Amino acid sequence: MQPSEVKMVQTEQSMKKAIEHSMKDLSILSSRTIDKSDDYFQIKSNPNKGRFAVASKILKPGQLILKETPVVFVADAVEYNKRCFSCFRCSTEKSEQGKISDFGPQITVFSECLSLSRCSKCKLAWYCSKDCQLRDWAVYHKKECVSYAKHKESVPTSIRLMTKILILSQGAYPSFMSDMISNRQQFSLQEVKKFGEMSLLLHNFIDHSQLTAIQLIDLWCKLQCNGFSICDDELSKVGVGLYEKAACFNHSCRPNAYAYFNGHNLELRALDTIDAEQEITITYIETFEPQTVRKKNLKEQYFFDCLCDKCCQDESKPTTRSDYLPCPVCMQALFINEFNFHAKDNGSCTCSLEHTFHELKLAYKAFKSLTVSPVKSQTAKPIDEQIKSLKAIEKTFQKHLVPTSHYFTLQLSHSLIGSLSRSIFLLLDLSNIPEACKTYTELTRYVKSYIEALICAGASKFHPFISNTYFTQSITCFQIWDLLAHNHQKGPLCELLQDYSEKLSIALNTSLSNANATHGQQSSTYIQLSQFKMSLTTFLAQK
Ligand SMILES: C[S@@+](CC[C@H](N)C(=O)[O-])C[C@H]1O[C@@H](n2cnc3c(N)ncnc32)[C@H](O)[C@@H]1O
Repeated sequence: MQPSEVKMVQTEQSMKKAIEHSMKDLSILSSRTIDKSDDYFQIKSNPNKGRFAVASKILKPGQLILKETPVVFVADAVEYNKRCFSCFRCSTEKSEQGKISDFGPQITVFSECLSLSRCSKCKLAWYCSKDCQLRDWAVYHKKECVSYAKHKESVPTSIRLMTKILILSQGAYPSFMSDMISNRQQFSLQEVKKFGEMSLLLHNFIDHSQLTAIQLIDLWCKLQCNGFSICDDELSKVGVGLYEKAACFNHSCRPNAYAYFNGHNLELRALDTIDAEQEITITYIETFEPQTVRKKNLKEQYFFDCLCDKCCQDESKPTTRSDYLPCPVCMQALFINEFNFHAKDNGSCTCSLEHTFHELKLAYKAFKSLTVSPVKSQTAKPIDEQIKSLKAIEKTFQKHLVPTSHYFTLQLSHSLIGSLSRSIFLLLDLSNIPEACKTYTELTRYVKSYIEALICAGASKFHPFISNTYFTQSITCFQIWDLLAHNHQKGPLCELLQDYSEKLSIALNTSLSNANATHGQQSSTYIQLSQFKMSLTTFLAQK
């Protein structure tokens, strides 16, 4: 359904309400939703690592330590028309209708998806309700709408975030950022220059004449070191936010707490038993990466050398083979993954594979640009053209896929399975049964190796403590299984799924108990896993 546009014309009464909201927002800033925090941790500081959080008492795994609403947040540009600018709810989110509790964990039943309406003036801000729109207008949007209308999607996320910060602080230095670490001296001259340019650009959005150039640079530095990427349930980045309390938690590559997002709210839970006075740590980066990569990432963005247990241990250990993608020709380890895929240095092996990697990159890009929906085609292209391009991409992938548990390869396999399934549906639409059967055989082959690789990669023991990557892999694995189980009730693929469902059942039980600790039973992640479990139980019972 095409969302309708909403005019900014308001009645006197609604305007009054909005202004009341606005005043309330500004005055209660220091008492936003920061639940329970002081009960569970205290902020201390030392010269080596600045402020840090320590447990006020013994914390058990799964304990909710902090629940915080961001002081400011913005959605990423690709999310503009998917999320409410005011409350951050997503258009695919469904409203809760009721709960069935006869199957172990509670299952939530949802009704219709949220429909968003956009600001008729800038056509960039979207809202889930009139209330949200009025509220946002009163606090922020009336001060940014004109510049949004002028610059459209080209406004960088950081400029939009800084605009909101300065709107909130009424142009003065924001008090909620005064205690945040800036690491100003560590930024290179080039980066400082870039911040200067951003300040110039910012001027098109908000008057920052009350601040000196140095104060502005200090704020940009603070944003880089303290801002959080807001992620959705599948850990894809959907926005950025600034959280006053969460910004006090330091990093460890073996953290004892886990931060995740419920909409734009940050929630932090204990992963382990944390003793009173022990530091509470979270991870800033992907812990699945080898130590060299972790070290580099932490130094470049956060300017410190990590001295956590894992880093001290890793230093003396060779990096495990699963961190590497073997070269498809000489089978030598080659470091390549999605995170440094665009970097020039993709590792090295004895045979020169530049050409292969070039092809692989192209194929990967092509896959990314396709909305791989195995059930229905969403593109307007004629079916046979879609099949042709899918086949071309599949061919490139099949040539290069090596069975390994590496994240990157798993991603490719995942895409390949999506693409093969989609081809099957398209071929069936064309009544090309022989070709559909051939593709089906291919699909079976890849599903087998994919599920095996996933199980070996850690689907059975996923835990954000180990890695966010394993976490997403596991969810993806269950999603694929679920999708295939629904669409292949008979035939060889069904038998294959049956073979694996027992292994998956073990993996799911582990995942559920882990998600119980990391996210809690009310989280959508836990609910999604419970739904998979129900699906798997039903599937096994029917066979
Ligand atoms: C989000 S802030 C965390 C709180 C910060 N310590 C403070 O004083 O406000 C991130 C910054 O804290 C410091 N930091 C975080 N983890 C650290 C660690 N394990 N060792 C040393 N410094 C750390 C780095 O300067 C990093 O850029």
